[in-house]
Amino acid sequence: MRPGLAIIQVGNNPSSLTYVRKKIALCEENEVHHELHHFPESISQQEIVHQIRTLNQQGSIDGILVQLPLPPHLSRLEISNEIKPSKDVDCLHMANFQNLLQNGEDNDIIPCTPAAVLHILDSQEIDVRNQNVTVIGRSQLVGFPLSVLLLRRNAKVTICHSETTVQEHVEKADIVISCAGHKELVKGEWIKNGAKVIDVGITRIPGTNKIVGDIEFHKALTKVSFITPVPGGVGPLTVSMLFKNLYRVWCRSNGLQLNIDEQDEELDYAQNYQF
Ligand SMILES: Nc1nc(=O)c2c([nH]1)NC[C@@H]1CN(c3ccc(C(=O)N[C@@H](CCC(=O)O)C(=O)O)cc3)C=[N+]21
Repeated sequence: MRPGLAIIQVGNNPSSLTYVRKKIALCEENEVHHELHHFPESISQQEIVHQIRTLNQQGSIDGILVQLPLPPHLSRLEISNEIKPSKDVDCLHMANFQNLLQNGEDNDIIPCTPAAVLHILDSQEIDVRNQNVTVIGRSQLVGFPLSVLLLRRNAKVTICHSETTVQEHVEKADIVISCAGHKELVKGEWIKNGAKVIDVGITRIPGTNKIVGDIEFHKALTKVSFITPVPGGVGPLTVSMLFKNLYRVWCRSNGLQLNIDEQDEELDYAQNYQF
């Protein structure tokens, strides 16, 4: 039995179209069974819930992903909590999220973007212990869970958001992780010499195919000892992590022992990333 992924997409948000296309391309490359349920913006809450309940019951589907953001008339919270927790590859269901807070990295599922950031820290052998780590953004999918996971690694975490100043917290940071999605929010000159920077933000330049990060990349380059670019940094790795999560839930639902080596292999062939 192949792993199966269902993607639910609502409306035609241009970024979502790109990301969903990438996920489907990877499913095809890796012979993962996939279904895209693409609904018009006007779909009702009830219809989405009905679709999720059908997928919850479907044996060929191991993972269910609701592409965010959803249009404002839909309740993300209610929709997330309809996903059967064992099929929730994004860790959106409240029960999974609670477990994540309790279990940290030992949890069954770590949301894809925080997992991508931790993977970068590990692969670069960046130890966050007792380091000043400034996280910009507190979203449920990225900034908030990431901050908790870093705290559990004994970092000194500062979380910035729309109501805080950013500059002073960047200036004192040994590690900056920006997940705001605001073009060049972080000025290169704010960054401490030798700091390490992970840029999670993605902003599309209107009328072009270009995307940029939260960090003033070229100015930051003169200061940092490590930085991830946009494009070609955290983004592609996020998609790899989705496949890692899918592999985990598939193993679990088939009663297979999770083999970490195999899992890493899975990750490598899912996506090769380079900085
Ligand atoms: N339920 C849910 N789960 C998600 O994991 C999720 C989501 N909703 N909503 C949106 C964010 C964003 N996200 C990205 C996926 C791929 C790239 C990616 O491949 N980026 C490429 C280029 C993309 C491009 O060219 O536009 C890069 O940065 O090099 C980026 C970002 C997943 N997200």
